[in-house]
This record gives sequence, structure tokens and C-alpha cells, in this order.
Amino acid sequence: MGKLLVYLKDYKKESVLGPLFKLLEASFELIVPLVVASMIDVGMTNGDKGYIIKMCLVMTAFGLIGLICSVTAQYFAARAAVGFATRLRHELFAHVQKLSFSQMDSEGTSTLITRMTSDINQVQSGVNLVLRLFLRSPFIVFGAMIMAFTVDVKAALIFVVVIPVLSIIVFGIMLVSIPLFKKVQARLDGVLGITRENLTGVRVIRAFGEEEGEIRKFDGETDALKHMQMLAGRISALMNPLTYIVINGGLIALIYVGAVRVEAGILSQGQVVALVNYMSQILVELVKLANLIITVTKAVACGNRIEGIFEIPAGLKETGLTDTSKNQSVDGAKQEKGTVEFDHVSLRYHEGGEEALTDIHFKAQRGDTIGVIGGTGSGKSSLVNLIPRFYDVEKGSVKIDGVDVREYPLTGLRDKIGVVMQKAVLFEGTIRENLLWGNENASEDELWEALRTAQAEEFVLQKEKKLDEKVEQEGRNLSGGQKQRLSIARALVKKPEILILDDSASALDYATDAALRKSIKEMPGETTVFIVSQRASSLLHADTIIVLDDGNVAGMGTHEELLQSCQVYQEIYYSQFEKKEGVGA
Ligand SMILES: Nc1ncnc2c1ncn2[C@@H]1O[C@H](COP(=O)(O)OP(=O)(O)OP(=O)(O)O)[C@@H](O)[C@H]1O
Repeated sequence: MGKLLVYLKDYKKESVLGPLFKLLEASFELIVPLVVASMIDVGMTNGDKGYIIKMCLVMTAFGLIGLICSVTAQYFAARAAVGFATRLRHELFAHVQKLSFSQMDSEGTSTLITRMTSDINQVQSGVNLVLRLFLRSPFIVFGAMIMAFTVDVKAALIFVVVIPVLSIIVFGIMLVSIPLFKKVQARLDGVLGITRENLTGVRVIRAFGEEEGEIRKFDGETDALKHMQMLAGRISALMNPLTYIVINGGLIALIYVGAVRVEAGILSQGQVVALVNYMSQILVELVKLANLIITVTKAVACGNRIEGIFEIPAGLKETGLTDTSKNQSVDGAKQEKGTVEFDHVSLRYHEGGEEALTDIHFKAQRGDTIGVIGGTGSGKSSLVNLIPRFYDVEKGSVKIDGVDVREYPLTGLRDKIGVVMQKAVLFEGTIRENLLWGNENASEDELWEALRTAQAEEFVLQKEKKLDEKVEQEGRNLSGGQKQRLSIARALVKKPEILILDDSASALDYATDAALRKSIKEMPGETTVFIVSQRASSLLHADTIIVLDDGNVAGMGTHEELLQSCQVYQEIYYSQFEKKEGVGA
């Protein structure tokens, strides 16, 4: 948590002024009991109305000044806490962008969202409360005790007994409840996780009629949270009765000793009232202090979890070499733009886990169409994901234009590549805004050209506002096929040297799929295209088809060659060919 405090550095002034104004407010609070005492002893005893009014005015002035100090302190503390949290959120977000997909997979999206939202909020509350109370509460506790001693040493000895007993109760309860609050936080994370999973997968849940099961799961989690909160609440609830018993005992003792000493003429009535006020102030501040410590403990726990994310080293490292400089140094005058080479590549997602890809070796020339086929889980997506460095190889290397992809600046690398993922993802906005992700400077003509190639022109023309038609969050107002075609158009707007279509035509009918492949083939310039597909018919005309089986290359060649020599390919092809003979290939 300590390392996070560096983000407070822009708020040094606020972090100093906030506590200082709180101290000022506390100083006035400590003087008020003495003013009351004087009002009783001088004003009331002598029936001096003028003196009483004067003291009332002094108290009002103290109250007003205290209020101004308090509001000013709140302002500075809030400014520092909100500024700190905003900076922290920015930094965390930027750091998460630098994590590799494997690192994100191992943390989990839901965890990262919790770190970025509720954990940061908790830290923000902690910082705010610390700035307001960490000086004020101890100052009042010790200040009130010292003031009590200045009033009467013998009576103040009661404070010496009461304060430690109170402290033991307050901090004892706090010590027991802090681990419980941590458990409450963990349960809350569970509820958040289950809620998020349910809401993102709501369609599947309903399609499978799993609503009841989900409700039971959710109830189970919330019940567990409730029990934990009740337990923590019951223990915290002991605080008030116990502290009030002690404080009232103390007050009785104080009033008794005070009365005896007033009788003896050692103390005045006003002084006894001042002592009682100091005792009450101490109680209030000890309870505040305990709450502060609980909030701070929660904030530190959340801060440590955030720090844990910062401690994950940025998974994608760049050497910062430019593509052109390296190109020349590697290959002299020879221009290799658009070539993709896998040099004995192996990939493992987790240390100690199974290899997802083993010894993949091939070279695609500029303008080639490479088909990748294989059963589910055979490694097709894993293979193409290595090209834009969504994951890094474990062994070997992936080279573009003769240069290892790890040596490109990431933005430079990804500028060369257009990727259309298995799951089409669109963002809230208009069709135009989504397409411009590919190239923010693309002209109107270029957008329509990309839509034409992606077989999306017709349906966009049918929309009332054409390119300015609204796309809702996750593109939920579009069909699966429309989303896929828009995602393809978005990648084409980029005019990439390398285009990766990862099973991205699965929602298209055979005729549209064939038309799409034809228009991609006819695109101006020579784009190297990788098509991942489960459909053999989609890959018939590829220059090379890579057949994957359990992460290994089972065969490589043209359709005709593979049909002759590769058993895995024959199995795939004939299983589909029998059903779909003559359709759209
Ligand atoms: N992010 C990941 N973390 C861990 N393992 C993964 C990850 N992605 C894929 N795998 C594993 O790697 C293997 C290959 O998966 P991959 O997604 O590349 O297969 P695929 O051929 O594209 O499958 P499909 O056709 O079903 O999309 C599988 O065993 C899968 O469980």
C-alpha cells in the first residue's frame, strides 16, 4: 500500500492543510469546556448576565471558527483523496493495458474490474478519513486528558483509569472485527463476481433455462455475505454498550469525586462540568479512532491488492526498434513486406501446463492466403494470436518481414495487422465510429469500400442513417452475421499488410462466406491473409492449409495435396463434404 502513496505527491499542500485545519478545529473544541466552566462559575454564580452573554458570544465565535476550519479541512481532504484516487485509477488502467493476455487471463477480468472500482473507492475513503482524523482524534484524546489535569489533578486520575479500559475495549473489538471485515470484503467480491458473470452471460443462462440455478447460486453467495456481515456487525455492536458502561461508570465516579471536592471548596461546579465534557469528548474520539482504524485496515487491504496488480511486470516488452531500420539490417535491399514466418514455435499458456502449440514451422509469402484448420482446441486461435503478440512464444520465434515480432514497437506491429476475432466485438457509438477504429483518417469512400469487401454494404445501406446508424453496447442491436461483417470491415479499413480472420465468418451463410473470400482475394495490394476455419470449404482455395491436431502440425499443403496425404484433413473434409457437397465452395 505504501508505494501507492506516491500518487498523493501532487496533493502535498492539501495533505498538510487538511490535518492542520482539523487540529485547529480540535483546539477550539478543547477550549469550549473551559468557557462553559467560566460561564457557570463567574456568570451564573454571580448572576452576571452580561458575562454570560459575553461567554455565549465567545462560544458561538469558537463554534463558527471551528465550523469553518472543519469545512476547510473536509475540502482539502476530499480534494487530496479524490485526486489521489483518480491518478491511481489512471495509472492502474494504463498498467493493465500493458499486461499480456496470459497475465490478464491469470488475474481474471472480474478481479481487475474490482481492483479498478471498489478497491480504489475503499482506498479513497481511507485516505480521506486519515487526512481528517489521524491527527485530530489522538490530539483530542491526549489534549482532553491534559486539560483535565490542568483543571484538577486528583479528579483527572479517574481519566487515567477510564481511558486505558476504554482503549482496551475499543481496540480489542476492533482487532476481532478486522479479520471479519476482511472476510466480508472477500464475500462481497464473490457476490460481485457472480453478478457480473450472470449479467454478461444472461442470454445463455436463459437459453438453457438455468435461471433458477443461478438464483440459488446468487442466494447462496448473498446468504454467506449476510452471515459474515451479521457476525461482524454483532461484534461491532458490542462497542457501544460496553464503552457506555465504562464511560458512565467514569462519569459517576467523576461527579462523585467532583461533588466531594466542590463540598470541600477545592473545585468549582463549572470545573466539574468541564471535566465531564472532557470525558465525553474522549469517548467520542476513541470511537472515531476505532472506526478510522477499521476503515484504514480495509483501505490497506484493498491498497495491497491494487499494488499486487502493479507488481505484475508489464508482460509485453518492446525493444523499440523500428520495422524499417531492422528490415534493412536483416535483409539488406531485399523487401519482404507481408511475409510471416513461424520458426519452430512452441507455446505454453501456463508454466508447467501442456503445450498448446508444438514446433510449428512454416513461411507465408506476401499475398499468400493461409488456411488453418483442425478440431476444437487444436490450437488454431493460439497460432494466429502469436502474430500480433496477443501471447508470446515459449520457444522459437514468429517473424514478420524477417524480423522477430518481439522486436517491433507494439503499435508499429499492430498497425501492420488487421485482426477479426472469433467473437465479434463492437462498441457503443455509430457504425462510422466503429469502422474508424481501423483508421481514424479513413475517407467516406474507404469506409464504403471496406464495407463492400466485407459484404456489409447492403445491410448498412438499408439502415436509415447509413454509416451514422447507432450501434448499441456490444452491438446488441445487430445480428451475429452483421456484427461479424462490420468487424471484418473495421479490420479492412486499416488496409493491413496481414489480415487474420479467426473463424470470423462462422455466422455467415456459405454464399456470403464465398463472396467475402473472393473480394478479399481481389483487394488491391498484396495482403497476406490467415483464415482460421472449421469449414474445409472456406479454405479450399488457400495457397497453403495448415492442419493442426492437438497443437501439432498434422499436415501442410494445398487442398489437393492434403486430400492425398493427410489423414486428419481427409477426416475433416469428408465429414463435411458428404453433408455439404456442392454448396458454396
Ligand atoms: N488463454 C488461455 N489460457 C490457457 N489455455 C488456453 C488459452 N487459450 C487457449 N488455451 C488452450 O489452448 C488449447 C488451444 O486452444 P485454441 O483456442 O487455440 O484452439 P482452437 O483450435 O482455436 O479451438 P476452437 O476451434 O474451439 O476455437 C486448448 O487446449 C485451450 O484450452
